[in-house]
Amino acid sequence: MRALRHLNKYFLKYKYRLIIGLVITIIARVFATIVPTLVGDSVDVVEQYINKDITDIAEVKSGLILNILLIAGALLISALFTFLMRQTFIVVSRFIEFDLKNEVFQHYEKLSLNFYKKNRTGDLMNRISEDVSRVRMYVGPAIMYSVNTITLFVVVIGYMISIAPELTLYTVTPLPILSVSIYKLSVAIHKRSTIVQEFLSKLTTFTQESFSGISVIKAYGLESPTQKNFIELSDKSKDKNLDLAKVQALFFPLMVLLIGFSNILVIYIGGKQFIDGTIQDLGVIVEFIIFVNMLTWPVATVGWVSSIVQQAEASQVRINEFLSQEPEITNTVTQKTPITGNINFDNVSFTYDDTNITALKNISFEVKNGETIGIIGKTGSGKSTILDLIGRLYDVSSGEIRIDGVPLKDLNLTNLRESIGYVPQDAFLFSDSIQNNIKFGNENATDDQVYEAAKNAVVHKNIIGFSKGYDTVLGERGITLSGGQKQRVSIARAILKNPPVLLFDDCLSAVDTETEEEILNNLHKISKNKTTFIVSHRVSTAKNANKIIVLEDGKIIQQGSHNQLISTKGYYKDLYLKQLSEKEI
Ligand SMILES: Nc1ncnc2c1ncn2[C@@H]1O[C@H](COP(=O)(O)OP(=O)(O)OP(=O)(O)O)[C@@H](O)[C@H]1O
Repeated sequence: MRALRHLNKYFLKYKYRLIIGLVITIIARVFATIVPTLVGDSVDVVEQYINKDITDIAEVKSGLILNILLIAGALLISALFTFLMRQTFIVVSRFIEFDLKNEVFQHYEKLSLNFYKKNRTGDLMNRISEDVSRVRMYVGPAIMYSVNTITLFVVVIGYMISIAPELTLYTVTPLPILSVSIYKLSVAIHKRSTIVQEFLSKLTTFTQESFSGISVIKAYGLESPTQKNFIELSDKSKDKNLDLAKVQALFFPLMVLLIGFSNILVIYIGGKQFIDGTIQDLGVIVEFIIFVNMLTWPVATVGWVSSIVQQAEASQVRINEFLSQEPEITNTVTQKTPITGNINFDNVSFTYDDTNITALKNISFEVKNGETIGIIGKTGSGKSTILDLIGRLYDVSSGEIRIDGVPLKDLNLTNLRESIGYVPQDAFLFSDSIQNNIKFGNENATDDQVYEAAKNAVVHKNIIGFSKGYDTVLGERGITLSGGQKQRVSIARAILKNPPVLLFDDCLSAVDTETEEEILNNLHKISKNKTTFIVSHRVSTAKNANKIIVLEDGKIIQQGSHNQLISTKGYYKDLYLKQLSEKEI
């Protein structure tokens, strides 16, 4: 139960609702327990008439009618309060579920990229959905049924003992057996349903991948083998479902059997006690039969609740495991630190924790505000890593990066990231309209500003060519943009943000050279007072930069302007000549 202590803060937050729930439950149960007593009374009245203790039939009738009215009233009140009981406890559990999901999501967002590399997306999603749902079962139904059971036990057993102590003992003896059996059954059901869930998610992943990669499947004519794999997987899934159905099918028969056994005990022992005179009224036996049936479900829930608590505990352990992880990159500066954009790399080296690859080795360079720097180099030479370090997606292993003379760690992290417009290598667009995708970095932008940014990214004409224009929805629900269109929408997003620092990570690779030229000219105009980084494999993209650095294996092997570099022997000149001849061909 230690892990579940994490939820105490939420119980405290909703304490008033929970206390009200408690009172409501007690009222609901007290009214429910009046009913058997009234039924017992009614039987006694009839018994007295049969035994000629009462001779006036009108008296019997009025007694019975009064009892019927009281029973109806008690049932109505009990039903109303049972409804309110669910409304309080279950509603609180939904609130806590909502709060916990938010807490986990917010924490995920704070965690560094390394965390996302170490953990699978499926696992992250499971903890925020499945695990939180299991925890909700503890804060909602488990607590509600426990309060219900305890109240009912105290009221009912107390009353039963007061009228027939020996009969009570015999009646309740089978109940713990019911409780333990239901517990064992719940554990077995849980085990099997976990396996069913696993197979279900395997099946979902397989189906999702097959549909995402349907063009590859069709192109390679792999429909039949894919179908065979699907049938195998769904066959296994069906077997696991049947296993589960078998144990689930035992639940109600087991309950009915044990209730039946308790009823027989009441009739047998109660009957004997009535014959030998220990019990005076037949009504007591009737009352006890109703009480036993009333107690059955709460007793069964003891077993069920224990297994819910166990599952919630296991889930909360998994949730706490992530919640206890500290973000590697944190904001330690509270005051605002606006940025102009003079960036200085001073002997920076960086090694990725997970792969142990040293991506950057003793990198030093400087870019002033208003300047553009081009970064050229072979694949894997460390170009993207430089951009990631500027946005503090990772912290340097040694050396220092300074912006406006201030070390990155001494800058307010929010201000730093607000000051950067980043266009990644693989443009990522959300399943939303093109308009909203562009506005992602600047939600308050006007339509005209959005169009202006799209024009500068040379994608406006493409967008208005779609029948729904800027309202065109992208992704699974909508159209798929070409690689070059995606890159340009992503560039428009960064331009609209209008930050002092722009980072373009090889984001013109899917754009033809003419359009590239046009975009670069536009960028040149809008980045007059910005610091711009342009990473590329193409000389044409970087050639107009004020300064170009050439990376190889994490080291700067050349730097200078385009003109300086093409007049010096080396990688850049070779690349330039090669790409020039390709263009001529
Ligand atoms: N997230 C990461 N985790 C671990 N290693 C990484 C990660 N990203 C890059 N690397 C490694 O660091 C090195 C530099 O990668 P980087 O992405 O900076 O190169 P690049 O020059 O941008 O390459 P490309 O032109 O192909 O994009 C590579 O060897 C790469 O395998």
